[in-house]
Amino acid sequence: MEAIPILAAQRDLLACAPTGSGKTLAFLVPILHALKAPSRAAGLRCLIVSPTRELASQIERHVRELAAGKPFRIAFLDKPAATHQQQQQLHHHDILIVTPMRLVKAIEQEALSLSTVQFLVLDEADRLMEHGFLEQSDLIMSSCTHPKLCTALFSATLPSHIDQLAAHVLKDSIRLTIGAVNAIPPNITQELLFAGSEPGKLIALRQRIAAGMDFPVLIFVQDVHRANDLYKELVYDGIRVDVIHRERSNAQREQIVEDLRTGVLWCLICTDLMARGVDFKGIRLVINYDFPTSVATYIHRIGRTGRAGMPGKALTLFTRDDGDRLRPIVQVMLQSGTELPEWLHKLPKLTRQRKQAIRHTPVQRAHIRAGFDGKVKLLPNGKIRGVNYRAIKKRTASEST
Ligand SMILES: Nc1ncnc2c1ncn2[C@@H]1O[C@H](COP(=O)(O)OP(=O)(O)OP(=O)(O)O)[C@@H](O)[C@H]1O
Repeated sequence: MEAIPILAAQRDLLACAPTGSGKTLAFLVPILHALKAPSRAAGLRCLIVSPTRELASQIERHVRELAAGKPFRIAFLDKPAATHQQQQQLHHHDILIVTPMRLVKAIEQEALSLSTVQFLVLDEADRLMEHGFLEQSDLIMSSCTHPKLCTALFSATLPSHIDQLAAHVLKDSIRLTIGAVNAIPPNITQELLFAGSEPGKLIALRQRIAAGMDFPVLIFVQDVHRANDLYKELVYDGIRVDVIHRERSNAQREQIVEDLRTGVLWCLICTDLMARGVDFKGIRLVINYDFPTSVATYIHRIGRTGRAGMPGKALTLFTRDDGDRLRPIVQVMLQSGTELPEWLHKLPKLTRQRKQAIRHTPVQRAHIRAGFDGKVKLLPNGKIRGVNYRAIKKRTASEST
C-alpha cells in the first residue's frame, strides 16, 4: 500500500515486497486513479509487462475487475496483430497488458508506438531484467519516450546486480522495500528434507501422501520431462493430479487452473513457468520435488502458498546431487526462522568458479520411474480406470522399508 502515494505522484518506483502481499493492486489502484477516464485522443497510456502469459492474463482480470464501471479500453496482447485494422486498434487502448516477446514484435512491425505511454510497469522486474529478457525489456523501456513517463518496477526478489541495473533505468526514483529484501512471508512454514537419492524422493512423496496431505498442493520439478514422468507416477497412485508446462495449450492451462480452484484437482505438477506471480487460490502446500536453482526461484515457488496472509507450508526435497546448491537456500530458511539441523548451519561457501559453473547448469537427475503408461480415465469415485491399487499399496509399502 506504501506504493500507492508514490505512483499517484507519478514518481519512478522500485518496489520489493514479499510474495502474496498484494503488489498487483498496489500499482493498479494509483494508475487507474491517475488515468481518471478513458481518452481515445491520448493514445495508449498504461503498459504493464509480465514475463509469462499466465501472469499477464491474471493482471488483465484484475484490471477489468478494478475498472468495472469505467469504460477504459483494456487489452491483453496475446496474439500478433495480423491485420492493419487490428494494428490500428492497439493504439486506441488506454491500458495494454503484454509479455515482452509479443510487444517487441509489435514494436518491430511498427504496429504500435509507445510514445504516449505515461505509466510503464514491469511486474516481476528482476526476471524481466535477466538474461533472456533483458534486450526486450531494454527496447520496451527505450521506446517509451513520453516526457512525463512514470516507470514502476515490482518484484518479491531483487538480486543486487538487478538492483543496480534498475537504478540506471529509473529517473529520480524512490526505492521501497517491505520487510527484508528476499524475505519469506512469516505465515509460510518451511521444511527441508534429505531424500538421499532420486528414488528416495518418490518414496518420500508417497509417504507424505499416504500420511495425509492438505490439498491442494503444487509440486515443482525442473523440466517438462520430469513433470510428465511424475504425473504418470501420481496418476498411477490414484491422485487427482494434472500437469502444467510450456507444452500444454493455453486452453488446457486455463482449464487446469480452474480445476485446481474448484477442487476437481488435488495436486498440480508444474515447472517454473508457474513459479512467479500466479495467484492460485488456497494452495496449502508447495513441494519442491526438484531443488530450486536459485534463491529467487525458491522464494517465488513457495510464495504460491501463504498468500494474502493465509497460512501455508513448503516442503523442499534434496539429494546428494543438490549439495552445491544447498547453502544459499538454507541461509534464506534460517533467516526466516526455520529450524534446521546443526550441520546445515555450517555448510561451506562455494568458490566463485564453482558458483559460475553451476549457475546455468541444471542438475542431471536420474529419471523418475514411470509406473503406468497406458491411457487413464478419472472415475467419479476419484480412482483412475486401469490402475491396480492393490499392487501400488504393496509396492509403496515395500519401497518404504
Ligand atoms: N488489501 C487486500 N486485502 C486482502 N487481500 C488482498 C489485498 N490486496 C491483495 N489481496 C489479495 O492477495 C492476493 C495476492 O495478491 P498479488 O497477486 O497482488 O500478490 P503479489 O504481491 O503480486 O505476489 P507475487 O509476488 O507472488 O506476484 C490476491 O489474491 C489478492 O486478491
